[in-house]
Amino acid sequence: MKNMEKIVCLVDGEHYLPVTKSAIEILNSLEHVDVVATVFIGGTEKLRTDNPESYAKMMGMPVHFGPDENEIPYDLIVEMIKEYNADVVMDLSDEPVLDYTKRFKIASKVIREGALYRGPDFEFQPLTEYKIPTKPSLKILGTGKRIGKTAVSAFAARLIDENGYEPCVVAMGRGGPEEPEIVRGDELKITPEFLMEQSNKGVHAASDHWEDALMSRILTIGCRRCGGGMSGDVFMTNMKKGAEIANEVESKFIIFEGSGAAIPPVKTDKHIALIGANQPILNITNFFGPFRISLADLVILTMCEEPMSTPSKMKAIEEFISEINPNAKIISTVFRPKPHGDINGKNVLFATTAPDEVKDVLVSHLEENYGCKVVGTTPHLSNRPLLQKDIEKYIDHVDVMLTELKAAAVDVATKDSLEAGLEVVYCDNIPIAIDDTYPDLDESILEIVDGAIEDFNKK
Ligand SMILES: Nc1ncnc2c1ncn2[C@@H]1O[C@H](COP(=O)(O)OP(=O)(O)OP(=O)(O)O)[C@@H](O)[C@H]1O
Ligand SMILES: O=C(O)[C@@H](COP(=O)(O)O)OP(=O)(O)O
Repeated sequence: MKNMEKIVCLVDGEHYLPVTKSAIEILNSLEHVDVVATVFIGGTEKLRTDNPESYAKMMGMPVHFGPDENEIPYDLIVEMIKEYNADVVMDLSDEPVLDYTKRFKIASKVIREGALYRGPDFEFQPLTEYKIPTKPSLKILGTGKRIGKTAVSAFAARLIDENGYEPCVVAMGRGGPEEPEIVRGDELKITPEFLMEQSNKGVHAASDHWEDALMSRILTIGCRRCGGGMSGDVFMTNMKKGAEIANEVESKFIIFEGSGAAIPPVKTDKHIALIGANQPILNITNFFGPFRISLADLVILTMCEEPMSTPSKMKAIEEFISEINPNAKIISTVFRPKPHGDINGKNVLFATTAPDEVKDVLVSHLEENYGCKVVGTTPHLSNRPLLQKDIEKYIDHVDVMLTELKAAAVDVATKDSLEAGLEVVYCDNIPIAIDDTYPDLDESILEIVDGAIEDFNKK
């Protein structure tokens, strides 16, 4: 049996009113449907009256008009969802009133309200958000892969831990474990040999929860997910179970970490959204980029340097974020590598997933700050054959393999290096604000944590 659906229909003046009316009658004739109102969203070609009262009379139901008939009344659609407690917004409009961009904008707003946005050949659903946490929590979500969610999550976890909040992390990934896995980053000594043992068991020992546990030294729960929808839902994940475990472990705060552009399907008190300034601007300003931005209490813009981005692109993104979500703080950042081990005076092969174009910046940073000599680099951590070629090229000339804990870092980089008698040191990526005109990153993250605790205690 289907659940009863309260539907608000979007109608326009490009359709002859009796045609729209008969479509609504067909919809209403379904037993599980109750069309509660219509919102007029524009178009004049076949419109015989724009008087709300006579239009409503002809239609035989409430019709709502926005303030300007030439603009899509996005805010009114949101108001009507709230007023009628609608489950569905049914789009009975079309070109030229709506185009793809406008429809994605409507979709973002509708699903943000927890309603479905449906049209003749599409349906966008609100995010799945299981109400599981019995502790204050936040989630870290992003607009794509490798834009820094794990780096920021590990940074935030460390900071939150150092400030006495006793956090744990629940991370999901496409290489995560079959059953949620607790990694006691606070107790375990996560050495290259230990990770090799994990990898030899056939698990993805560079999965995000290992990276989080190693970099932040706190308890981490690793989960898996498969598939990622357009607005961030996943096809399958065991993160729900991971969240239940997080309720039980010794911690007082939970950080849920997204994977790629997929969003943890768990209701949390606050959200930190990561956006890569290197991403195509269209993916940020269009489709479900604005939806993700609208969820944020804090936005961290990453990769804010050339050649990944340009000052004008960064400015345009910042302005767009402020427009979509004026309440969210924005901090524009870059990443810099930080070895988790002493590499002073050593000859190093640096393996990373960062693009080759930033190689010189990263190498100078390592040499200037950690006293090493970077003899070779490889940007091919995600491509096993190319990585192996690069390792072969440098292996006889270096003392240390310095690698991010990602992709083939364990099963190739660590394995080959240990076999060749090299020391293996793992490398973190630290977010740094691009200048001091931005709010302080540490303070802003702690503010979000305090806000999450406050919201949780109000429930
Ligand atoms: N200065 C830099 N410029 C560009 N990229 C950088 C720089 N420093 C580090 N990186 C890259 O940024 C990426 C950050 O990856 P991270 O795993 O934190 O992202 P993610 O969003 O968590 O990805 P995933 O979806 O896999 O979980 C890495 O690929 C890293 O090599
Ligand atoms: O499987 C995971 O934990 C992550 C990271 O794996 P790496 O590619 O960094 O090893 O992948 P995701 O599916 O989140 O993109």
